[in-house]
Amino acid sequence: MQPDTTPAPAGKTLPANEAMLSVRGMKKVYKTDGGDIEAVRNLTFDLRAGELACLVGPSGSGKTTLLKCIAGLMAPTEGEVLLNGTKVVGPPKKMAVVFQEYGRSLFPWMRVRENVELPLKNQGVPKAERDRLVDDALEAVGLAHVPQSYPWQLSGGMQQRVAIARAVAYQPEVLLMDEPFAAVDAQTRADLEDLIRTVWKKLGVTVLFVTHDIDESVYLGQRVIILSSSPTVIQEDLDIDLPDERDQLNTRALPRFTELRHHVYEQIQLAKAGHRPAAATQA
Ligand SMILES: Nc1ncnc2c1ncn2[C@@H]1O[C@H](COP(=O)(O)OP(=O)(O)OP(=O)(O)O)[C@@H](O)[C@H]1O
Repeated sequence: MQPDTTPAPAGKTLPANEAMLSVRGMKKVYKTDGGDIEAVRNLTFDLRAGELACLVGPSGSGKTTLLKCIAGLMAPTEGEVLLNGTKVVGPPKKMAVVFQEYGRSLFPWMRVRENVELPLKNQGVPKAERDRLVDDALEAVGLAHVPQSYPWQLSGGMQQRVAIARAVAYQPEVLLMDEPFAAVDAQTRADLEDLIRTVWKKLGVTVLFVTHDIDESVYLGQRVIILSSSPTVIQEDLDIDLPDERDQLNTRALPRFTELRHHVYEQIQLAKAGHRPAAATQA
């Protein structure tokens, strides 16, 4: 039999020396008592240093699975993740993750300041530098006035700001965010979206942001990577050609914003209906 030469459906790739983060041929199969579950079939894409990309896909399409493999919290079954050309085999030092469940990611017995400081302490960063990084991070997320509070004394949106401050203070090269705003109200969510764009610009960090929310993906991203339904491949890797300066009122009112959200919405609906890109149907 002839080998299958059909090109795998793939996201955008870069020459090796230009990629900050590379996902190559990633497949993940979970072994369960009920049999194998092929969560992710074949994912390939690169992120350039300083890029902000959003990842959307139907529920169960493997977004969290992908993020956990990128973060080195889980090994892919096939394929690999490279950070600056080095294979990820465990949680890399220069990567930070912000999860949806801020309530579980912050230590309730530690004050805001101590929560933000903890990863730096664990890394052995000297006290004076720790203090400076924590002050800067709390300032950047608008929490400089509550360093001595406990997380449970703060609103949900503020708690998520603490989690973001902790990631920021850590000075990661890559920031992974898994549905970070899913549990906050709409107004807070809009504020946090703007916060992420501000922090991203200020730090020049590479961001991969997973969200269910199509509008959010278009508003935030320079690029939106759309996943198919499971077993997952990349359905489309879309450039978001909106002006770099974004604000909640004007950007969302642009005709181009409406076109892009319409397009992503259509693709997600297709994915939910089981449509797969042509190359993937033969995979
Ligand atoms: N630990 C696990 N063991 C077995 N199957 C798993 C495990 N984690 C995830 N899965 C399965 O893998 C598939 C992808 O799950 P995953 O949570 O990565 O998707 P998702 O896109 O993040 O979902 P959602 O949008 O609903 O959060 C699903 O079919 C899920 O049931």
